[in-house]
Amino acid sequence: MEAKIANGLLVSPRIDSEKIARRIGTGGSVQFSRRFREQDRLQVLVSAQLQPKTRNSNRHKTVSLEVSCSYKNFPASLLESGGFQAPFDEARILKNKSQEIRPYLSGRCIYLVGMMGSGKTTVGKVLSQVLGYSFFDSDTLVEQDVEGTSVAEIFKLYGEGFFRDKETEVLRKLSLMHQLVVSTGGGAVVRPINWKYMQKGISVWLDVPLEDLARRIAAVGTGSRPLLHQDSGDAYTKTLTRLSTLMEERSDAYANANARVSLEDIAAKLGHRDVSNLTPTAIAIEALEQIEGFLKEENGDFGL
Ligand SMILES: Nc1ncnc2c1ncn2[C@@H]1O[C@H](COP(=O)(O)OP(=O)(O)O)[C@@H](O)[C@H]1O
Ligand SMILES: O=C(O)C1=C[C@@H](OP(=O)(O)O)[C@@H](O)[C@H](O)C1
Repeated sequence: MEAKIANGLLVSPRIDSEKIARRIGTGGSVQFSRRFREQDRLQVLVSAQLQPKTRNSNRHKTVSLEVSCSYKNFPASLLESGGFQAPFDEARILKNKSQEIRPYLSGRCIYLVGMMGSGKTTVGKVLSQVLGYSFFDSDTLVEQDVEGTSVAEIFKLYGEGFFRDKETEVLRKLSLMHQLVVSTGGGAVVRPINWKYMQKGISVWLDVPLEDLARRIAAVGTGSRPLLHQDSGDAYTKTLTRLSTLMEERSDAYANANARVSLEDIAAKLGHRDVSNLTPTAIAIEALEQIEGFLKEENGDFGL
């Protein structure tokens, strides 16, 4: 049996129906709880209803089970997040963490770098909101600078070099400002001049497994991402192949960032089987923690 609870976390309680039967006979119900890794946080209650034996069921008893889950006393029904809403506790942790480190940022901008689809825009908006910073997407600024022409059209009409020049110019202008969270284009890291501008702030690499990137991008289509676009074939496989090549070319450049947020590490910390159910809020919390680590290294432990 598999129960889906709070934000996609999966648990698989194994239930010994014989033991249940011995305790409650042929009818009635029993409740028991299993506590998982985070003992005081996650509780799964399983109620079993035994159906009376019928002539055809002399070898197997039918047990109907109801599973209810709670997380820190919040029932799963409240926690089911739907979309990207953060569970209550995540939102609180994010707020506390942002208040803790905000004074030490001294208004420096945060630059999110990472492959296409790594969540720079999604997580960037969460970070900007909680820090009270303004959010900018460098692709959008380039588009505005070319009279609202989309990135895909800019590549088609003027070529990648033209786009990269515009991207550098946008990053130069942003580097003169403060209190911004900037979602950079996935390829911004390849030009050393762009690092000169980003080094005015703090850079954070969102490191997402390529399979997950390919899944996300294939789900929304490659139309807006000219370096991945293909007219035919299996979108997931083609995207994954292309992303793998780009990652080989860029991984050293991403590693220049001041902080790295690994979705695999977050999933391991939270006890998730994979990264696909991590909320942007959970990722934003990890980003702030990694930024905190960077600030501590930079300035010596500042007493947090
Ligand atoms: N944590 C996440 N889990 C699942 N999907 C996500 C997550 N973060 C972003 N996405 C989805 O992935 C796609 C790319 O996200 P986006 O923030 O635009 O990435 P980027 O700005 O790095 O290209 C979007 O469809 C977005 O909804
Ligand atoms: O990786 C890249 O070279 C690119 C990433 C895109 O931005 P996102 O990372 O926001 O998709 C956009 O700048 C352009 O399509 C090129």
